[in-house]
Amino acid sequence: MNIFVINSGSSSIKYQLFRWPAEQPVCSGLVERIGSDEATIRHTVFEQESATAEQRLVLPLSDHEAGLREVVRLLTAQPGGVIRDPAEIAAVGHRVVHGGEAFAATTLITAEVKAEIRRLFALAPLHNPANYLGIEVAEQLFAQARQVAVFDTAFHQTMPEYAFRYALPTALYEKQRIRKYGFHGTSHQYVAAQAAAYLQNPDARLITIHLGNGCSMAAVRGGQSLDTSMGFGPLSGLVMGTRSGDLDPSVLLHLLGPLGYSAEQVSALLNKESGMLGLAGSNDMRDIGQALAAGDARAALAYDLYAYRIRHYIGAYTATLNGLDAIVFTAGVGENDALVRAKACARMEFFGLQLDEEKNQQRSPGLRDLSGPASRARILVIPTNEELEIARQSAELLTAHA
Ligand SMILES: Nc1ncnc2c1ncn2[C@@H]1O[C@H](COP(=O)(O)OP(=O)(O)O)[C@@H](O)[C@H]1O
Ligand SMILES: CC(=O)OP(=O)(O)O
Ligand SMILES: [Mg+2]
Repeated sequence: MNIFVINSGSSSIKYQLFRWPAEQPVCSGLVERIGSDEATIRHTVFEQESATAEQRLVLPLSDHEAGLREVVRLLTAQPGGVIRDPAEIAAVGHRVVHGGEAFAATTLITAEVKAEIRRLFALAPLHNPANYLGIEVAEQLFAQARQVAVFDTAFHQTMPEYAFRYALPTALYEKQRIRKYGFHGTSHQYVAAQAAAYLQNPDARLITIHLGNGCSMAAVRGGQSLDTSMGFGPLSGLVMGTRSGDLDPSVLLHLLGPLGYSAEQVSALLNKESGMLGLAGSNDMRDIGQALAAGDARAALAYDLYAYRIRHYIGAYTATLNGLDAIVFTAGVGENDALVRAKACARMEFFGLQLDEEKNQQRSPGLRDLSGPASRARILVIPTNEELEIARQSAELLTAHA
């Protein structure tokens, strides 16, 4: 059977097609700059897991529907297509960022599920509307397929109440559901399972560190999330590409009051203009690495601040876990940026971490163990694969409902 995975974002769509049960990736792609006359599609077809053919298209795409229609055209093109008919797709797995408290697990998409995802727009205004749009379009384009939602928040529903509640009046939780939810759950779950298997310890005490555009950390034990650094929305915790991470709420009050910012301006500031972009002028870690190498003081501060925040949460979550068996770096920055890893692990002997700098500099695919001889806890790099995890959870659900 074929499982198609869609990660529909505000201006981009990532997708991947798998053959099941072989878990074989058939093709993947990225549609960017949706809404512009010069949108791009990068479509890669795999043969035996090594990329064989990559196509790049530049074309006008007015909206997500136009983008996904073009993707279906690429999937079914003759010759060169990977399927003949959209009806060959048995299931479409959707990344949905916010599942609130309603969804602690992967779910078949029904009218009620869609209504709940719509209700959650207010809690994840940047993500859920785009995810929803992807579902609506996929329902039309893959009408025969089962549509499945895999929620970023679901994995973190195991957090204890003292970890997920804010010290606000109880009514704000009970009536408005204001609490910590946590995100990137699919990625934390995927790499935590790989780490536990590597350590041959299902009960391993793990800190998973997802450093992509959005960044978050989780404390995981026995495959369950005990705490995570993102909160009510995907803004708190670590410094990110364009998001500030932890911030004293008084700053917001000062912006909204004496400085005269509107709510929209504050939202744009925190979501799009802060983080590494605000500190050092770029949200791409590769640019900041180059600036640092050229002696840029802003880039140096940005790197230190980014790493310091990671160290802060390693300390916090070692306390949460009452010990530490491994930390796991993952996602674009975590998998590729040796300097971030080195700074995050420096002077952490107290926590049992000692990085082997030579191993840290080496590049190879798959799981890497960067621990030095004196490290009591393992330091791992594990490439994340949210799409594969979404496909797995979709397949499991379909089997259960067969
Ligand atoms: N070789 C590299 N060195 C440092 N950073 C990298 C490298 N490759 C990618 N990145 C960073 O990874 C980030 C994107 O990570 P990714 O996990 O793809 O994010 P997302 O899924 O949120 O779009 C970007 O900030 C990019 O700079
Ligand atoms: C929830 C979140 O922050 O997702 P992303 O990193 O894809 O923006
Ligand atoms: Mg990501």
